[in-house]
Amino acid sequence: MLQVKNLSFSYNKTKILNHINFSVNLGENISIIGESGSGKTTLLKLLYGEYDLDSGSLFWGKQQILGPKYNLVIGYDFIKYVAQEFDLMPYISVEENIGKFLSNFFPEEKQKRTKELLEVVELTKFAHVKVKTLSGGQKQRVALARALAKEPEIILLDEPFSHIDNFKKQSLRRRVFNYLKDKKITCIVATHDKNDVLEFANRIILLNNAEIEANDTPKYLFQNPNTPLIASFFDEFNTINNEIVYAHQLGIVEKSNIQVIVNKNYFKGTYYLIESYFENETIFFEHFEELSEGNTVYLSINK
Ligand SMILES: Nc1ncnc2c1ncn2[C@@H]1O[C@H](COP(=O)(O)OP(=O)(O)OP(=O)(O)O)[C@@H](O)[C@H]1O
Repeated sequence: MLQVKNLSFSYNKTKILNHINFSVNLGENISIIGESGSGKTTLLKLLYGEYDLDSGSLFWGKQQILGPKYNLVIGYDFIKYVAQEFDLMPYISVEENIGKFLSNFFPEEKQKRTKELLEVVELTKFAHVKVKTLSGGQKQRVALARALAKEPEIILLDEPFSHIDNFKKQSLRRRVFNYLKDKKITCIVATHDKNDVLEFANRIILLNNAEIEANDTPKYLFQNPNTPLIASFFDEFNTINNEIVYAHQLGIVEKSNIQVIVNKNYFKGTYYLIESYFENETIFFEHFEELSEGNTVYLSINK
């Protein structure tokens, strides 16, 4: 189990994380979310042992995770960190980058493992290509495979699919997260993308103002968005009479006390997102077809 106890950290004098407490069970997938600058990357780096804490402690089981003040070499064998900058070796091939930290004493084992990882990140075709010629998304996949090569106990992923195109993202995400789950590798993911979270995370930790604003399952937080920040992570939402209402929770009815004027239609594939005016506010709702601008319609809340 990973235990984060009363962790506080500042860069210079600016407090980034203040009295953070949470724990992660073996094999769990945890999403760290929060606005840009809320401290997600900093938290991952602290978990990796890259910086010294101002106060508090970090434990993986009985092993304390300590920063550079206590360790000559940063990091531990059981934990891998895939940063937003990938830090690969550009002049050797994809296969060589992945196999770099695998023992040459067992060449067959090494070859098998490299092949398996190339499949996980869908890069088999690129095995012999030099990394410097790869695109950003391909490099990101090499970095992922390399971090998994020696099968860590915990993997820390910073925006792991941010450079991957939409054509590949879904299948790659499924492959990687299912692989981690099968191998019972504990996984902590800093992300802005709800698709990394909804289907895969056991829990979400939301950082705001240096503290944890929420720590619960994706399903619970999606269904009970107590703050605008939580709601905005999942979907388009409105605040109606101090209540958070997702756009998909509003439907057109014959008559109600929510009378709106249609302003704009946004095509979303399976539905239209309609922007409308309600008194002095903007209200978004979903509808199966386009509505004429300037029309008056009535909405009801279906929760
Ligand atoms: N090395 C550093 N020295 C000083 N301040 C830093 C350093 N790294 C980050 N910060 C600051 O700490 C805060 C948190 O940064 P961090 O990168 O952890 O946020 P984040 O939530 O990961 O953001 P993003 O979603 O944009 O990646 C930011 O205000 C940032 O400017």
